[in-house]
Amino acid sequence: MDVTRKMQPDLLDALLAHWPDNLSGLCAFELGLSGGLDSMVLLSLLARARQYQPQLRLSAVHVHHGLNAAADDWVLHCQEICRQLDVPLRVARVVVSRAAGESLEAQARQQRYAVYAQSTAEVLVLAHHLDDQSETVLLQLLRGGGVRALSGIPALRSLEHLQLWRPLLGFTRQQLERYASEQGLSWVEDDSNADIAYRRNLLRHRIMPLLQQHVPSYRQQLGRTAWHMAQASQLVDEVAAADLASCTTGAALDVERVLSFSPVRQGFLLMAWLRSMGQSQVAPEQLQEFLRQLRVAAAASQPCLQLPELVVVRYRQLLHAVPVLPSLSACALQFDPERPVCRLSDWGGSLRWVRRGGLTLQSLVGDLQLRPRLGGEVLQQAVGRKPVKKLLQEAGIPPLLRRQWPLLYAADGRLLALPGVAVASDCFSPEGYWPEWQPGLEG
Ligand SMILES: Nc1ncnc2c1ncn2[C@@H]1O[C@H](COP(=O)(O)OP(=O)(O)OP(=O)(O)O)[C@@H](O)[C@H]1O
Repeated sequence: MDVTRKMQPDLLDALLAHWPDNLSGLCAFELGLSGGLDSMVLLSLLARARQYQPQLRLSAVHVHHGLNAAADDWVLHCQEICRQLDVPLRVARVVVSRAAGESLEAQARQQRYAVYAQSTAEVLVLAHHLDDQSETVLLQLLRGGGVRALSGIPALRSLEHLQLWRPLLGFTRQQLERYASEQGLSWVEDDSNADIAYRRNLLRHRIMPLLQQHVPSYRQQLGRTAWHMAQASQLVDEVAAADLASCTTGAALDVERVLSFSPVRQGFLLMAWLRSMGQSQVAPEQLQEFLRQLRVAAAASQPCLQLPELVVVRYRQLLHAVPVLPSLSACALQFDPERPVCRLSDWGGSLRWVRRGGLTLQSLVGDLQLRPRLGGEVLQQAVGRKPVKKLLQEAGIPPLLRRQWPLLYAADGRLLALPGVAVASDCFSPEGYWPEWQPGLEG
């Protein structure tokens, strides 16, 4: 008698029993269907789950990458099975081209997630399982990953407007195979999964079988490690977010406050700040060296952390993130009190209108312009006309940022304001609108 077969938990029962509370009330589910074993099993399970969850509206999406000679057959297979199960299927064709420094696999993955993000469903479901999880943890270990990377694949996370759910993470590939054979499912095989030039395939075909022989429960153990790391990672994130909030002044960080924390917390809070601006690829050594310089350098010196998209500099008692901008050109804008925030990516920042004393409505009529500094500009102040350069200096704007600070011009060409710093005194009203300039990249 095959005992293991008897011990196999019913996958459908388990799926229904572990339906996340966070998804209650959500009805529209779209499954990422590759046509392979894993997602075919999940398609079958979710299609059957409709019987017990009548509110469930299930659809599927197949991304045709055009990379495999059999890709058209995979589409046909997905279409046929979805037709049989009465599951609407959308097929999205993408063009994967090798971008500099990126593998075809990474490109395909990026394109796939872009297609997922266009889903009109509420929940996007993917069929990663415990073998994927244990491979991911091992791969990250071999890359020297930190707690976040070693957390592996999350069962639930958000992706734009969607919830991304992976309900099979607790099941091994073998369990899925057994279910597929019990249910008489058919699926396609991707022959690129056999290519051991990819490190994941090398682990899967050469290393994992050895582990299986000597530590048969390695999947569960690595899955536990992922869980422990996810806990630690969440704790780190919570502490870093609180530390960061206590150091933030406007768009900058108070250096003294940052340095009041232990070096470990300094590193995590700085990473949290950079991540909030979309900069997650920072070498730990580079970050540590920057922090060391901050700690030892005299207050007047200006240590800086140079990243591809931004530079972090200390100026006086603040840390500023200065976006690296190729070149600046004038940009037209309209004042609209209904849309008080205007994101200007070319300028590396956002313009925000705050009604707290500022420019009169008359001065804001018509096409306004943001222009880069050319040098020699002056702005009317109560004490007379003041050089823009001096106003920026007095406001404590670091030299690097001064060069790319926007100037706001009226429709008639008059200089109206240095957003966030000063407005023309002859256009000022206590009921007027203050233009706030928030430099920095968006996360
Ligand atoms: N071509 C595809 N179209 C739609 N969904 C897909 C496609 N390929 C993979 N998926 C979905 O993603 C899951 C994981 O697939 P796979 O393991 O090949 O991706 P991965 O690249 O390793 O994972 P990740 O998406 O996390 O990078 C599949 O089980 C399936 O749900």
